[in-house]
Amino acid sequence: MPSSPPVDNNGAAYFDFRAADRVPESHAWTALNEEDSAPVVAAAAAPGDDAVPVVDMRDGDTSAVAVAARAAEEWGAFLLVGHGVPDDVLARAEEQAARLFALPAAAKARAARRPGGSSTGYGVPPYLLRYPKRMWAEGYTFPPAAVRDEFHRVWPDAGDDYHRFCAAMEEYDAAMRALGERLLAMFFKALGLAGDEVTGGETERKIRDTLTSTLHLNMYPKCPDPDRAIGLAAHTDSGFFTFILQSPVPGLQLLRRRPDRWVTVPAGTPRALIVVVGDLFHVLTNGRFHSVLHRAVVNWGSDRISMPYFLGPPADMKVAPLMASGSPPGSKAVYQAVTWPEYMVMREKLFGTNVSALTMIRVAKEEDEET
Ligand SMILES: C=C1C[C@]23C[C@@]1(O)CC[C@H]2[C@@]12CCC[C@@](C)(C(=O)O1)[C@H]2[C@@H]3C(=O)O
Ligand SMILES: O=C(O)CCC(=O)C(=O)O
Ligand SMILES: [Fe+2]
Repeated sequence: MPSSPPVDNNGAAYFDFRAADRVPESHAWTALNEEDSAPVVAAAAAPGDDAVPVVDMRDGDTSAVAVAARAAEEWGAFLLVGHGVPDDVLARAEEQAARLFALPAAAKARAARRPGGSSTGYGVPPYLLRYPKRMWAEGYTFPPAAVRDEFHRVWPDAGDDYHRFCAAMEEYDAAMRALGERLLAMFFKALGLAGDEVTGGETERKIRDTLTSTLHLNMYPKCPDPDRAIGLAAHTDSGFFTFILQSPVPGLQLLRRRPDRWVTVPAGTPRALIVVVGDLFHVLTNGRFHSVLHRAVVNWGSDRISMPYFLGPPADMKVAPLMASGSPPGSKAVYQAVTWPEYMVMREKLFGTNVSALTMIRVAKEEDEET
């Protein structure tokens, strides 16, 4: 692995992507990209097996639940359509994210992450600083409930731009949270844990009522040499699940195993959201749902914006496998209980390696493991 030092220590330094006519050494992933020999399967040419599953929430409960469960088991991700989130809510959120990234560097820098690995603000998320190279992306992380406080830093005058931005993020938040609760109910149904069954019903309610959300806005500027750069390196999301609103420019890729290959998620389905299963849902389902490695590539001709909305447990909730009523008799919990912050600490140590942090909390073998 190349060992160039990180560009900065807290992610606050501003790199002017617009002015870059080449990819500097600090952002050059050439050697790392070469280590990853998995081919890329183009979305348009994807044959049956490599077509990203589509879940249509209008398809009646039973059918949508079954398709979502199979996709979460086999892919750890799917495209979600028929979700009922109004087009204009998604369009306003995207438009406002684009406006944020188009602001002058000084305005964005006012909202920089605070030194010491602050989890909110403008700049590189602290875990990504573990990689030896920087990514071709700008990012902004914030809990949506705090949008008005956070963005005062960007717009200290609290004028119309500030209000328009906050209102758009608040309506995106409300819609995504409501959708998250509906999807959680579908997942619980699929796991045989929903409804009137006493313990399952209570667990579902507790998880639903305490879901915490984080918004991370990504902007991947067009890149003079896309093969030498990466927008977001391969990772799994750590929480329960993530909704990603992506612009019509493709870039998100999912790793499919045996043989390894990167499948590009099509970006052409208007208003489709991508659902990505995270590590803590992998734990909760005892490995039945699969947290998927994914990454974002960049391209030469267009900027790309994505707006992942992360849902997970509150910081003090221990997440442990829920043994479904339908689990085979004698099945054992494969993972030990862990809180989200505990898991993040373990995972940080492994970031940038090919080892999943799930191995650190695994206490037994998963059913489909080969050895
Ligand atoms: C809720 C969160 C998920 C995230 C860590 C965070 O606290 C906020 C940023 C998220 C993000 C976005 C880019 C990729 C990622 C792995 C990262 O380093 O920061 C994810 C984190 C995650 O899913 O663990
Ligand atoms: O940009 C994308 O499509 C993916 C973003 C993502 O995976 C993340 O922010 O965790
Ligand atoms: Fe992700």
